[in-house]
Amino acid sequence: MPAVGSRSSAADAEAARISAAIDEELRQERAARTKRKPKEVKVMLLGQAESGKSTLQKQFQLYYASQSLDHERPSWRPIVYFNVLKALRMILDEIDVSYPQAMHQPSSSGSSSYSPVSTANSTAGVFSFTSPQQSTSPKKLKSKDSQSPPTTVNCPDPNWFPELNYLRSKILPLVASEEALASELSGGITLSGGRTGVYVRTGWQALVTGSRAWPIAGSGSGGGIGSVPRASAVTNIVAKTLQATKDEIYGLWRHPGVLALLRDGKLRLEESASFFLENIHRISEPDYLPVMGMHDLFIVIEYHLIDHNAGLEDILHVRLQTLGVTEHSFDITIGGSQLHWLMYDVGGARGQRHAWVPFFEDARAIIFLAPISAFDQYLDEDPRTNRIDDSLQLFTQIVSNKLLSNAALVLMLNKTDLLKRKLQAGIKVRKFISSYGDRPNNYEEVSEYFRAHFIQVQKRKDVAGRTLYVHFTSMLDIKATQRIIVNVGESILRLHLADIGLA
Ligand SMILES: Nc1nc2c(ncn2[C@@H]2O[C@H](COP(=O)(O)OP(=O)(O)OP(=O)(O)O)[C@@H](O)[C@H]2O)c(=O)[nH]1
Ligand SMILES: [Mg+2]
Repeated sequence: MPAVGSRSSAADAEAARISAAIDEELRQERAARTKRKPKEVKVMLLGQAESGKSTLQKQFQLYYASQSLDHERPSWRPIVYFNVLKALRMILDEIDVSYPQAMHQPSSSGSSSYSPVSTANSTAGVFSFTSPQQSTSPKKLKSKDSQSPPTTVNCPDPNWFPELNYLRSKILPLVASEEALASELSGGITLSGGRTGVYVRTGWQALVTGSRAWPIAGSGSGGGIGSVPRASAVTNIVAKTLQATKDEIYGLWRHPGVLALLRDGKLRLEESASFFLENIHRISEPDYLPVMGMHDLFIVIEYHLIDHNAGLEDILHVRLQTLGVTEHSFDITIGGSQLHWLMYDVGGARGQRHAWVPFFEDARAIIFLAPISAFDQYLDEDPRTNRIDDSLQLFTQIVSNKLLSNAALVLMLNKTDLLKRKLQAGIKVRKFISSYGDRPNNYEEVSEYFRAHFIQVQKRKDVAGRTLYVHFTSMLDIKATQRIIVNVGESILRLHLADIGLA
């Protein structure tokens, strides 16, 4: 049928024209990208969940783009609240389980004196790793290992129950807002099978401070904020409830019954929980804004860091799980050349790792973070796997990955502060890693032992025989981390400039 045939050839011609136009557009885009490319330095932050990737990203942002971090401060406020609510919920949940008696008591006004008491988590476990089952049924540390008070969870003081019941009834309404806050912060995203939590994607700051209900006070502890962003109604309600219950929150956190749960390892809070609860009076101020700054250490309850100073780095302590891959960029000038630094911060949990691969080919450098304090911890996503074992396996996969063979390798053995505190608290590495044997249980020996294992993995498995740059880090120490960032950043940039023939 000729009529159809001519319509068809006209349509074909039109399709060919559109196709050619798209091809041309793609060609131009590719050409533009290739032209831009020498100026781009792509760096990936890799490592297991909670290894400190996002914390390192914040440190880079603090160094290269501190103004942007300053502008983001209001958006961190509900996240800090969320960290507080999550910790409180975990405490109340554990009280329900461990002190059921507290539920059946008339509540008292809880007038206990909350003195700092040492706590310790003791788990038995195993570079030959022992069974994690042992770690989920914690045992008390021997008395020489712990400065614990005489009362333990096994023989709770009956006076605790009316106090705990009172504190619980006061704090429950606040904890009830956790889900609403979580849902708002994560834009309604929930991961099936995951813990209750908040996940961050690129652009989350806009989600949190979008044009919503009321302005955050821009004065007082805030200062230095360019615009006054808005917070949500949920954030507002949580702020007011926090203000009204701050004394009870502090009372619960320092209650001897709660400290006993921590010491006995029944209650395992996230690492930053103690920091936020200890600072609850400052955080619940009406004009509170999260801050970045220096701090002095004040108290250590076992290996939980407690900090009383008022100008503190809340943003660095926040725990906010990364979902997928988030991109951060800074412009950096080095040796007269202006470079565009693109940093990819990834979600480190096992379910998130598949999302890393598409970014591998272009990566100029990998910064791999391994938290060496985690020798006595297991993965949330697989409670049978020791965290150091997972880090080593993951590092093996990264150094042997052919797609990454052109990337420079930087290894950060992180959380050395926490490692020191755990060792000082008497937690024995050989209980969890049997191959540690009878080596001395001090920081110098333990950190060197882990460093040697990671270096050995790289020597054996590296596809490209690269130089491995290794640093011991404590990401919460701004001064020390900033020095390392300059060092690492400049090394990566110089390698890049040398590669593209500009150095
Ligand atoms: N004590 C201590 N805490 C740290 C250190 N580095 C990070 N943290 C804390 O560890 C927690 C987890 O850090 P993140 O940076 O969120 O971990 P991540 O690797 O980005 O985790 P995912 O996004 O889940 O992959 C946060 O509460 C940080 O404040 C460190 O060197 N020492
Ligand atoms: Mg992260």
